[in-house]
Amino acid sequence: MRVSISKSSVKGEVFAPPSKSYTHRAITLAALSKESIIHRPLLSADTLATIRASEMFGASVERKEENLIIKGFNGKPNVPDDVIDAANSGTTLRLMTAIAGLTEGITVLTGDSSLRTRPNGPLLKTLNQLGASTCSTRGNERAPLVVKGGLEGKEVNIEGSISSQFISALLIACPLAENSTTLSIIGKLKSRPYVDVTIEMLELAGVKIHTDENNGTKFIIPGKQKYDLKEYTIPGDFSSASYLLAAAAMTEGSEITVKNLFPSKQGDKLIIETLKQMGADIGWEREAGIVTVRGGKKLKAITFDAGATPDLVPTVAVLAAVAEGTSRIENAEHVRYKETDRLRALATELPKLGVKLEEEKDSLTITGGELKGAAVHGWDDHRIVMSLALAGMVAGNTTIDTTESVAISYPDFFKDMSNLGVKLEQISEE
Ligand SMILES: O=C(O)C1=C[C@@H](OP(=O)(O)O)[C@@H](O)[C@H](O)C1
Ligand SMILES: C=C(OP(=O)(O)O)C(=O)O
Repeated sequence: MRVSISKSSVKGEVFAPPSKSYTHRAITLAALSKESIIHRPLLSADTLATIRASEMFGASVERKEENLIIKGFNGKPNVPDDVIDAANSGTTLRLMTAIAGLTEGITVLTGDSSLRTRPNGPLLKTLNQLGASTCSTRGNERAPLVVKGGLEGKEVNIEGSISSQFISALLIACPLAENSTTLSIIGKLKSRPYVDVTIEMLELAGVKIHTDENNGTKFIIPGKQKYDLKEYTIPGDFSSASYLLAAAAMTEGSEITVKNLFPSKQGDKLIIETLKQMGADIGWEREAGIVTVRGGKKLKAITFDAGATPDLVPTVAVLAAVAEGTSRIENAEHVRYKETDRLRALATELPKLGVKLEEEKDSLTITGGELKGAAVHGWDDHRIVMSLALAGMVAGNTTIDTTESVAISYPDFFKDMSNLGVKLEQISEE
């Protein structure tokens, strides 16, 4: 779907959508429990993939008003009677691959053409060392993946520099193994806050993980544990909110209030600090969960370390494109292993809008300036589409294709933007 965007500002109040990461984990942990209720989940294409996968392992998931009532398989996943399709969702694929290691049979997992390009090597290797038997049908560590159950606890290492989802997946599956597991991270762990979100949710589900005191890169996971999530309310999503906050900060005359943004383990709350550092007029009432932004301040360039917060990179790249001076987004190689190679996508699309940008293996250097309208490609990637929409609000006269991809994490994105006053129009189905 192609959308056109004219020069716009944003005004009004908006409720941040529920967190994708917390929703994936809540559904998965509920599926591993007996019976749970999840309040206000994110229902998006990615989290629906997690619901479907949980059902294939034997959970039943009922939607009731704004809740999910999940009857889980109590730690014993069935052998799925069909292939698990994780669609576009890396989180679903990685979490469910580890859970497949707990079945008494064979599971096949796949996904769409994007997901089938994403790496899984470290996860497959560690699952093999733990007693499961895994392979990629094409022998390239990409989905389709085949997993034969047999996970036992042991002392193992895992490479941490490609994706934290491998670690989250093992932290969720290993408590159900017969013996205890010691999981040590080798290499520099990227996206660490997502591991902290996993551990927080595990604790809420009554599962114990011991982390070494020094640098938190060794986990001792006792075996034979039980999951009991009971009840959980999903908090707001700072990654999704980043587009709303940035939209206001970048545009003169904007003034918005974003609700449902309470302090949380989500690393992407860093967007508030980042905007402050760039000179935006932004305030966070933590206890009320309210962030207010007033546009009109000239933004300043920034050096942004993307190590812990890869999903903010498209938002920060667009902020840098309108800021005064030259910004650098560093430590970002893992941003290439997402739905698309997002460094490549940004380095291809932003120059079409007049942005001066240099791409290196793990960084982008962006010099801010005037934006001009153009027809840009959304790469079928929700975060590329949403960040280009912000650039379009400044450039005007911009069209973006593959906008339907916002359904992955923020299905109401264009509706919310339109309600806030952004001038946009769907111009074609393609
Ligand atoms: O565990 C999670 O919920 C996520 C972890 C991050 O991925 P990586 O750990 O692969 O960087 C992030 O990019 C993704 O959107 C969600
Ligand atoms: C990378 C993302 O998600 P996932 O890894 O679950 O596909 C994302 O939402 O930007």
